[in-house]
Parts: sequence; C-alpha cells; structure tokens
Amino acid sequence: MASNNALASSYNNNIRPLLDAVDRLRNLKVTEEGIQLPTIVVVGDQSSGKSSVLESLAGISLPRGQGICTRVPLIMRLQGDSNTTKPSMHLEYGGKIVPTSEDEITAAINTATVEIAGAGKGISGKPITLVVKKKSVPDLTLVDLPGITHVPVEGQPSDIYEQISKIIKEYIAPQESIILNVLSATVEFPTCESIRMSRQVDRLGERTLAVVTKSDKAPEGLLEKVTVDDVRIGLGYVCVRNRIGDETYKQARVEEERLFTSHPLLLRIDKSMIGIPVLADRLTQIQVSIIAKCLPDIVKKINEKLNRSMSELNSMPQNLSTIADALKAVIRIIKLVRESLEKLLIRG
Ligand SMILES: Nc1nc2c(ncn2[C@@H]2O[C@H](COP(=O)(O)OP(=O)(O)OP(=O)(O)O)[C@@H](O)[C@H]2O)c(=O)[nH]1
Repeated sequence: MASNNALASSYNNNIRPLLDAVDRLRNLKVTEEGIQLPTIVVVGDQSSGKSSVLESLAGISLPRGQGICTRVPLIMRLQGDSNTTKPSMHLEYGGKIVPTSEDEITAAINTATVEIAGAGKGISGKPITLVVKKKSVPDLTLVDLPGITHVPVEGQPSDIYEQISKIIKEYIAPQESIILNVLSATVEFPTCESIRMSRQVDRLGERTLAVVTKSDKAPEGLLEKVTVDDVRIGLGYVCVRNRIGDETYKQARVEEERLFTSHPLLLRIDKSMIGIPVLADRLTQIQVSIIAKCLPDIVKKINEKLNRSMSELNSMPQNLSTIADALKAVIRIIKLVRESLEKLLIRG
C-alpha cells in the first residue's frame, strides 16, 4: 500500500505537471506556430470502432453507430482524479466552454459538431475538445479523427475521401504523433485504408500501436493475425471487446474478460495483448515517454521563436508603440510558458 501511495505521489508531482503543460500549450495553439506537440492520434476505417475504444477508455457514451459519426477531430483529455466523487466534463470549441454531463455528452458533441461542420454529413478540421475529470480514468489525451471512407454515403460531399485524408495526414505526419490504428477483427488488416495511410508517414510502424476491436465477432484467426504482423505494427497489438448495445461499462469489462478467458481460440492470445485496461496502461506509458522525448525540442523551438520576436520588436519604429506594447505582452506570456517548461525539464 505504501509503495502504491509513493507511486501515486511521484506521479502527481512529476508526470501530472508535464501532461498539464502540454495541454496548456495545445490550448495556446502552438501547433499553428509550427511547434508540434506529442499527441496520440486515433485513426481507423469507417465504423472500425474508434469512438467505441475511446468510450471504453473514458467510461462514457460517445456518438456511436454505423456510418459516419465522427465528423470533426475530437481532442479527448482524460484526467484521473482520485478526490473526485462526481465526474465532471465540459466541451471547448469555437472559443466557448460548455459544461456537460455523462447523460448529455452525446447530445452536446452532436450539437457542437453541427455548429462546426453543419447539419449534413460534411466534415471539418476544426476540433472539439472534451475534458473528462473522473475517478477511474487514465491520464491521457487522445485525438479521435473521422473514419476513412472511399465511397461517399448519401449526403456526403463527393470529395469526402480527399477531405478526410487531408485532416488525418495533418495529424499523423508529425514525428511527435503516435498513431493508434483501430482495426476491426472482422477485416483483413492489409486491406485497411488506415494501415495504408499510416504506412505512408510511418513506414516501419515505429510509432504505430494497433487496437483490434470486435474480437467477439471474429475470433477465428485473430491470434495468427496479431502474431504474424504482416502489416508491420512496431508498438504491438491490443485486442479488445467494446461495449455492446445497452451494456454498462462495468458489464462490458466483465464480458471482455470472460470472452478472452473462456473462448478456446482467444484464450491463447498472450495476456499482455488483451483488454482495455492493458490498452490504457500501454497508452499511458507511451504518452509519458513521447512527452519526455519531445519536451527539450519544444523548449528549444519556443526559445527560437521568442528570440526572433524580440529582435523584430527591437527593430520596430517608435510610432508603432501600441503594437509594440501588445507584442511585448504576448512575449511575456510565451516567456512564462517557457519558464514553466524549463522548470519541468530541470525537475524531470
Ligand atoms: N460486437 C462488437 N461491436 C463493436 C465493437 N466495437 C465497436 N462495435 C460496434 O461497431 C459499430 C461502429 O463503432 P463506432 O465506435 O461508432 O465506430 P467509429 O470508427 O467511431 O465510426 P465512425 O466515426 O463513423 O467512422 C457500432 O455499432 C459499435 O457498437 C466490439 O468490440 N464488438
């Protein structure tokens, strides 16, 4: 027990501030300034089960269904808080903060999606951020992207494939992104469009982790698929069984465990490759290691930007003093961010 407490307090003192710093930088939209942040990006073919995986990790309902559901990037920030008795959650989009609840979350995301991408089936690259603070969630930030489809469904623009590909590539191309490739056990992995796309930016699969959904629907041959690895997934596979129908999240985890421990074909898959809790642990470890790897470079890039802005500012004519004052204020903010990052680096 004592060592668990020590682990928890070391986590709160060392890891939490790192995650918070990265989330704050994301809020400051530093990516628009060409500074890439360590991000876990969820990709998959349409209806592969991306939203269901996020639901399972967060223990909340998200818009789910057959056909296109996710029409804008959804940045999901999960924050585990052992002191919270009641979960709290809100959406951030278009400069607004909208408090919501577990019962209303699906409707709130749908409303935000319509506001951003229209009422039809069109898509948009502007993200919605969903912040979830809950007792038993892993500390993770993940970005869910629209599912890839070649054939537009009724009401979708004819260039839907090009539009979705563009958004996905933007998110998965940076070396700082980890690709969580969601593959349905019901399909042959080499035929997945999401595999083709992630291989374009990560040829050897070094920053790709696969999560295989619908293990319950296609257990035959699953062990072979995840051990032969003919699509090159460098960070490995985790097979899961998501919530089905009206099951609660607790029931879904019980059913998942029962499936993998009782099905004659599935119980042969190694324990380190099955279940949502294993996936949550893997993602948390990966997230910490990419943040630690990327942080020195982020600080360096912020420093370079700062120095450039300072010299531009110093060379400005006197009569532009109002603009100069505004810029100075911006630089003060960047300095504060830099200082807090540097403190973290020294501590880490
Ligand atoms: N039986 C079973 N069904 C699943 C599983 N995971 C997802 N599903 C179902 O598959 C369908 C598609 O799941 P979604 O999570 O909406 O898929 P998605 O990839 O987010 O869909 P888009 O965003 O529209 O591309 C839903 O009906 C889910 O209930 C699973 O592990 N087992």
